[in-house]
Amino acid sequence: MATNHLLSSSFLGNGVLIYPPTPKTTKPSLASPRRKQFITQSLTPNSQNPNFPSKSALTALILSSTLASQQAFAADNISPPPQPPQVIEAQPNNPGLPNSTPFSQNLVLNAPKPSNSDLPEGSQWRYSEFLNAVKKGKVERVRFSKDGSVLQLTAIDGKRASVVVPNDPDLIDILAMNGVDISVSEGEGGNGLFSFIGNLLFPIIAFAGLFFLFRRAQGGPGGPGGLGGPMDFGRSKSKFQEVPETGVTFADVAGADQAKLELQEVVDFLKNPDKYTALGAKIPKGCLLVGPPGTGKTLLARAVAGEAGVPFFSCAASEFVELFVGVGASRVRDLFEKAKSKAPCIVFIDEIDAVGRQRGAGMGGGNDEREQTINQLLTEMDGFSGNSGVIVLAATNRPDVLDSALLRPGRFDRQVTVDRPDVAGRVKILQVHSRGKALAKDVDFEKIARRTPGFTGADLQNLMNEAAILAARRDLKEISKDEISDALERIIAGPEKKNAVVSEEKKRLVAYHEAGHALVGALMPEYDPVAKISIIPRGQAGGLTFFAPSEERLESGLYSRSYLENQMAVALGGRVAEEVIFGEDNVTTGASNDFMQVSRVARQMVERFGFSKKIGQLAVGGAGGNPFLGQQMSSQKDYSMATADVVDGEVRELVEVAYKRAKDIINTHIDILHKLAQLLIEKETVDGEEFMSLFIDGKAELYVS
Ligand SMILES: Nc1ncnc2c1ncn2[C@@H]1O[C@H](COP(=O)(O)OP(=O)(O)OP(=O)(O)O)[C@@H](O)[C@H]1O
Ligand SMILES: [Zn+2]
Repeated sequence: MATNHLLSSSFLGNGVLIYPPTPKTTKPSLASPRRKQFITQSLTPNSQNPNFPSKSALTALILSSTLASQQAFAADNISPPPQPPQVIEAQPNNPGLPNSTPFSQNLVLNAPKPSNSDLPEGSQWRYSEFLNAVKKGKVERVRFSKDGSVLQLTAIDGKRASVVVPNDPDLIDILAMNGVDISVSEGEGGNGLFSFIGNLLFPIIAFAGLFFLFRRAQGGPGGPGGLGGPMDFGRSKSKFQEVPETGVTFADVAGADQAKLELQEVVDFLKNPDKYTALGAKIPKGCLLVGPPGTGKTLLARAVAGEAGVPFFSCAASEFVELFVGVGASRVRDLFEKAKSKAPCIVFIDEIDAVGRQRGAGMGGGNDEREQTINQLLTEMDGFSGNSGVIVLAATNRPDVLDSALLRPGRFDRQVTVDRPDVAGRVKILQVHSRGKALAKDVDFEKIARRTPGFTGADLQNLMNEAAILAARRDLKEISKDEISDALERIIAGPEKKNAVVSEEKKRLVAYHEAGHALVGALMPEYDPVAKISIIPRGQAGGLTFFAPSEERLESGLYSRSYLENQMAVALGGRVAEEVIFGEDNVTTGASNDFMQVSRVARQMVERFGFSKKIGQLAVGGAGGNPFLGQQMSSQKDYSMATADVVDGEVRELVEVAYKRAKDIINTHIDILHKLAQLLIEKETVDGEEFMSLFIDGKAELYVS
């Protein structure tokens, strides 16, 4: 009976919790990616491989991305969460498309935008063609090579090309006149470049400056944000946007209640500055919005302006910094000049870390241009008298790298954290982004929210959009739960390869393998519920089993010893099922990735989490580095050979115990394994509920709640 094992494991697990290493500066919740659907998957092997077992020559089964476990241990990993794929691929089995043209839709979707026919063809333009295009206003940006001999251009239709540049003293002039954005390829030295551009440029900067003043004095449309003619420097040089009324309110920002509460104060001040100044209260000047990309920082800033009914000036800090020393500072000056004339108002600076990094930290003594820009920003903020009515909101996801001068009182002395939404927040965001979309009655936001831990507002918006696209492709009038579900899986695991040819034999193998993972998972106490099992190949995987980790587990980031033991057994379930059904001689190499996961977990338990009695509460070996970023576990061992032997022994033991538990469960509930595998072969996907109903029909006891 499996019961003994199950009981003993939860006994062992009592009170044992893992504390992930605390990240030095950033909050773990901000730093660690939370896209933690736990997926087990099977890999399609290279069938050319002669070493492949012939019996099941087409199959390799791999549990390749136990993301949940990876993240659990990798709280100090600050790499950004994977971006949901943006590319829309053809669904080859779109009922609306004839089978014979499976790729036609792909071609249409990926076809380049219609190009500007009067631009030269090809990726190499002649200099004269290039000048022509510039003069017609068709070139948006150019980037010079370091020595200035070649440039890469981006045309307004997004087309790119390169141009060999002769020694033309008028070039920069012409570019500047036509509002082309100029930059220079990054690289160390840059001396050659600098003298090149420097020589050409100095007179022009002076000219541009004068020109500006002239336009200002005339009150012409060339001012920042205005739309001028081809001679309009303001438009290209002062890269900020001015929106008189954003029309966004806090109601448009779903969730983020704490952030809204804190920002309400800013709104109040903008509405009634006198109330505050009469009491001698210090008015906030700057407020930093801190949070991962896509969590709605920009949206919140717009909402503050909208709520207060004041104009909104915005720019990305990276746009301040250009090639020429002094340009950034003058852009900052421009921005604030304009803002002050429209006060009260909000100035929003996105990605402030682009200019606001600790100064003097760059190579070769820092970056003059950035320093000047940031100094100018500080000067502007210091220069506000208490009630000038300009409030600066800045966004960053790296508060830790910011120059401390920015954070001093009277500058960005307030921080508002904008974190990834929790379940309730996600439900609200889904509601916001389904406005104006036709939804079927079966769509349950609560359920979707449960399946999307770690998703930001932007991710959820993308999800709803992908679902709408799927519904359109399927010629539906409404988006149903199936489209949302498919869009979600597509975002997490890549698109399904529904038309991949899979032999019956392979299908059977994958079905039993995945059923093994699912069955062991379902019968482990305290393990995540199975959300879905699929044997449709997807990405690299031949099949997938999705588990839905609980919100609490994701929030706390704490994993108990028994959870990890269960996880190892679940990962081994695939191979065990193969073994039990097809015999030990016929198991495939497909579980190799499952094994990698298992050994990682086991090794971590022994080396880092103090879960081994023989090693004790020590961290041994490989303490540094992140084993989940592709590096091998513990590159440097800082312990003796004797300890290494003990570690290896302990690791092996953990794995053996997990293997036995998996085998016990599968042997005891083999009837369910058969049923599930049968169902998978028939339907290819089985959802959690349907899977659970197998238990009710059968005699198996269910140990999960
Ligand atoms: N809480 C939310 N409610 C509704 N929509 C949201 C929310 N958070 C994000 N979004 C959606 O995601 C989109 C992107 O958000 P936004 O640009 O404000 O994020 P951000 O935090 O500023 O990201 P970045 O740092 O990448 O600029 C918004 O246009 C909005 O539609
Ligand atoms: Zn597997």
